[in-house]
Amino acid sequence: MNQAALYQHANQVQRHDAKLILDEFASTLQWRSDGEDALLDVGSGSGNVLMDFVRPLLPIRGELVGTDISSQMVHYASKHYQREERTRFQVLDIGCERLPEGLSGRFDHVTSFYCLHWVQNLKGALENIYNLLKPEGGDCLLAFLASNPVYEVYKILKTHEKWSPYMQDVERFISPLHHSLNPGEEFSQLLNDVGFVQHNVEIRNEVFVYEGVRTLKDNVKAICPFLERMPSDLHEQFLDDFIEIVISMNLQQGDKNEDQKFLSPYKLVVAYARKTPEFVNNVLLEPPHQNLLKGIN
Ligand SMILES: C[S@@+](CC[C@H](N)C(=O)[O-])C[C@H]1O[C@@H](n2cnc3c(N)ncnc32)[C@H](O)[C@@H]1O
Ligand SMILES: CC(C)=CCC/C(C)=C/CC/C(C)=C/C(=O)O
Repeated sequence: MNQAALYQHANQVQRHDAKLILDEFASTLQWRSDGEDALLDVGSGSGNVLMDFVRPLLPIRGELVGTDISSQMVHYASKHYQREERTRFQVLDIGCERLPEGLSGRFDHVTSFYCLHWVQNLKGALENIYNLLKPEGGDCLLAFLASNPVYEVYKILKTHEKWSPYMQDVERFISPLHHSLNPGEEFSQLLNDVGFVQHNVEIRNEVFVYEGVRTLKDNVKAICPFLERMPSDLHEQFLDDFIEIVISMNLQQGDKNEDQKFLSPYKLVVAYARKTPEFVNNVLLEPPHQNLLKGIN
């Protein structure tokens, strides 16, 4: 995803969900008593979710690091928010083999909104999130797509002779939980596997209504990884075919020339987890105490 300017202005559903979740979890996050919290956000994109909804929660002396795999997104956010104190943006692939030295074990909180469904190696990403948190403990708030109709549209478009050459690797861009029969259980297990003993995972069934075909097309343009692979004079035809498939899936309401709406029913993973301080792990996770640390009270 590299269309930073387009994404900054076409991310309604992402902003809606992030604001709701942060309002809900603001008091659950374990803020430090000295107000010197360090927070890293994974997959910050163009930055307006981080700056509009996460930043206001951080204490005045807190430090904020926005990260993204896309250098275009990082460049855009760094420029756009260059005047913000104690805030910086840097490139980070959360699925990387080894965290950059300067980030490992540095953060009290890790957040991530609408990013992890782009990461096939979810376990590796969660291991990195665990290791970004300080040894003395911290917490993470993660929200991403388990499933979304956009993935079914992609799979149909890939069968079209015209689009197939640009979409051979379509599975790479489908949420790793899209086909899961129990995404909540699957993700909970991954959190356990990487060391988060205390965690809460919800799968929320949501529906977002796109008002008008242009709104939907702009949202697709902002996130679709295949458009940048094809000549720009094919983009509108791709989007028209996208819309035709959406209509064939009965996800359209209203007439073509009037108040046309498009419904997007999706499953959102909302997960909160706490990293137990290493000294506690060393003591309490050894026999006979190992069952003491289960779940969040
Ligand atoms: C839909 S945007 C979400 C941006 C922002 N968090 C928001 O809620 O608006 C997803 C972002 O995740 C980034 N991303 C995708 N894969 C990533 C990875 N492996 N590591 C870090 N960022 C990644 C993309 O470049 C993109 O900027
Ligand atoms: C009706 C329909 C198919 C709507 C899907 C529209 C859309 C652009 C979904 C985006 C899903 C996604 C991958 C979001 C993101 O990563 O921010």
